[in-house]
Amino acid sequence: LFSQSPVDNIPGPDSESYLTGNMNQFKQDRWGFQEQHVRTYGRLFKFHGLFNAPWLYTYDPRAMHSIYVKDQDVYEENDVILASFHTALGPGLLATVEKQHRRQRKILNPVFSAKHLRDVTPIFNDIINRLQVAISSRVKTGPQEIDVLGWMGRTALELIGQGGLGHSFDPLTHDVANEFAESVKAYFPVMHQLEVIRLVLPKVYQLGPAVIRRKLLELIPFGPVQRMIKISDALHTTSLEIYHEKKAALEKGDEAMKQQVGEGKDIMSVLLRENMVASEEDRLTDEEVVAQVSTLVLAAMDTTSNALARIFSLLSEHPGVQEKLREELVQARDDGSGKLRDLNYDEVMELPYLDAVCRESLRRYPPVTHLMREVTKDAMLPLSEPITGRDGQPMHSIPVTKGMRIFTDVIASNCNKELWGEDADEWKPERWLKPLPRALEDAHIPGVYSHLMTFIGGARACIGFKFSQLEMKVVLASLLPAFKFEPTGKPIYWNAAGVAYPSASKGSRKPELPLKVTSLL
Ligand code: HEM
Repeated sequence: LFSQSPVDNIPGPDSESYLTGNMNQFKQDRWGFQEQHVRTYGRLFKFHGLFNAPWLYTYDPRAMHSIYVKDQDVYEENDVILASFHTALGPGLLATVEKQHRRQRKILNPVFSAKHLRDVTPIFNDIINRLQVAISSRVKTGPQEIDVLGWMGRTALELIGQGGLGHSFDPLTHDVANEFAESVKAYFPVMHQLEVIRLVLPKVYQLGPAVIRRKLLELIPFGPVQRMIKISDALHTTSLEIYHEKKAALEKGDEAMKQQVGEGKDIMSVLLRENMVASEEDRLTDEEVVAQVSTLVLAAMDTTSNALARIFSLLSEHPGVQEKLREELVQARDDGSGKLRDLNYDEVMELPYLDAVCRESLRRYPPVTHLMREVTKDAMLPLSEPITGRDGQPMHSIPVTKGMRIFTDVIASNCNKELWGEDADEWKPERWLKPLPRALEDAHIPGVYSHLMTFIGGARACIGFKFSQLEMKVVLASLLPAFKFEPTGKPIYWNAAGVAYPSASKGSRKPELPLKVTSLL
């Protein structure tokens, strides 16, 4: 086969349409797309986007290292996504790039360290103990079907609320209407409905000050745009309230801080304190701090709640693993008199089987299954090993051109049989209790966590990856000794979306995970 350009020489499926390339399958059948093409083409291939634009798909370790770590300035977050986050949330971590983003990470990274997570652990224990009481009251008269995802959503909001922001959104013990929580939940689905209209956002940004941009958006007679304005207003109002509340307490001193939810140990209070003593050039503006409030909640909620739902679903399908984990937890929490006590940060983080179950679930079923970056300037993308071009010759590196999109497949990397072994597709917590394969160690996967791409790596890696593990472990440590989780017999379907979520059937868009829950206490 004769190729006209080096980009044409990259192997991959033929286009299915002049207008939409291979987009239809990519959007409507993400799992099928992945299986079919990864199996056929392997570590890197090209497919066709809108108007047949060449897009790349990869899980090659060296290519990923170049994209996320070494040449991060060449592979940036797409400007439509950045502009969407900026419009709705303000200039927080999800909306900024380059110098501004680096400055924000410099002050925020230490705030998420183990030192602060130690302080947050008792807050987490209190919340989950309330959750346990709430579930207990529903199953005390016998086993019940419970929507575990619904509870994990409420819990994740409260954990990031109290642990992240020093603010309680949901007592968990009874139902309360909460506009902020509703807005957070609606954010991604409504953003999805704005898919086409969003394309003009980066242009809207060039149209002058925020007031004018806002007026322009208000004039658009399209339901989802108006809903997004409402959502964004609700997020902003609460973020501002939380910010002022924390700042006022901080200015009044230690006693006032102690009266706050979380006693000033939450991430936001620590950030405000650090920001006050930071040098002028490092300091975040008020607008930047306020933007982090909604940014953190949005980034923390769906990811953690769906990750937890997946773990409960897996434990219900593997009763042996559930029992073994329960034994480890009951033993660790035994206070000597047969009662269960809370574990501190180091105790809960060091339990080997709990750690293995969490790692294995995040490996095999990463909540964020794909990531996308856009090429900012023409470059060569290096590979771990050459692939064969359409002309039959080896390609040692891949030419990328400005504007090209590159998708990273997190599952294909986390389940790469060449690195993890033939059983890579199986969910086996035990694999973490013995040394990992040599090939994996040698591959240098650029992930911040355990050779996994689940939280990616580099300057835009998930800032909350330790926070989220603590959340998961505390939830499991509290709930498993108290309840048994079993399948209901009804099917559960996991939908591919920004964050994969369970529903009762393939067609249903309603996120839910019904499980049969039995009290053990
Ligand atoms: C299992 C749970 C989680 C998963 C799988 C996850 C995954 C990710 C991934 C893949 C990214 C990169 C997105 C991109 O660049 O396109 C990311 C970014 C981010 N995550 Fe997480 N996350 C989780 C929990 C959390 C939690 C609990 C928090 C906050 C406490 C958090 C805060 C953030 C923030 C702020 C970013 C943006 C970082 C930046 O651009 O500098 N995440 N997360």
